[in-house]
Amino acid sequence: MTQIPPLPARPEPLAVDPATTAVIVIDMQNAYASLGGYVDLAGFDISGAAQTITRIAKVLDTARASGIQIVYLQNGWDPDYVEAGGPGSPNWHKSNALKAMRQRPELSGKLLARGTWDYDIVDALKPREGDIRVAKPRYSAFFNSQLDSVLRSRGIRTLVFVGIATNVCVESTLRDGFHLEYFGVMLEDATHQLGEEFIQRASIYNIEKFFGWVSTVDAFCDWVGALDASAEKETTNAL
Ligand SMILES: C/C(=C/NC(N)=O)C(=O)O
Repeated sequence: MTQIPPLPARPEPLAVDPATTAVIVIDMQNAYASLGGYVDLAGFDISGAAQTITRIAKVLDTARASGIQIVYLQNGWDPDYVEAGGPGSPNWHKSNALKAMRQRPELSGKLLARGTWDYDIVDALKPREGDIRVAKPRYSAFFNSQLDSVLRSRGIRTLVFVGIATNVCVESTLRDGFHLEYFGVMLEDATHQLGEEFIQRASIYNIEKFFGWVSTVDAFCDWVGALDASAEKETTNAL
């Protein structure tokens, strides 16, 4: 029987079974990762997004090749923004997308609405057959979404996080996952923050210290590669 080596991570290596693991891709939509998308229009620096996309592509290629489930989250609302909530919702007050549309009426209907370019996943990371897509209407992917049921029904216990933004939807979802008894691992170089660089370090500190584990793209891909190699060796020996 193949012994599964632990995934290299901080603060310590983590026992992970690839059969009960999913890669969780948070909001890799034009809104968050493309020039002309919502966060760019709202004045955030998204120059780091291109590198994040490349690294996520490597993680997804590796995961798909070895049969690890991929779950894409997509943030946004219906075209009439009913799901975004009205003035009675903190989301109406805090969402920079909703604020930008109120301040600049020419953007109205264009940001984070299903069916728009802004809502779409970036071209370089389009979901493939076998990947699962889940819509989310708030920062945490566990709120008012199908995520928990999609994961539980497949026996998923470990969530490997990539995506944007580290300090908003990635961290919110990893924290809620912790409270729902999921083991959360964030690949630090396949995520990107909204705000200054110290924000990324703050999230990494929080996750490493309190809510989960932190690893890297290379460590994850090498770990998957080693698993595949040892499974292959075992099959050859059994012949
Ligand atoms: C600020 C923001 C972050 N979203 C995310 N995907 O982290 C938003 O959706 O407004």
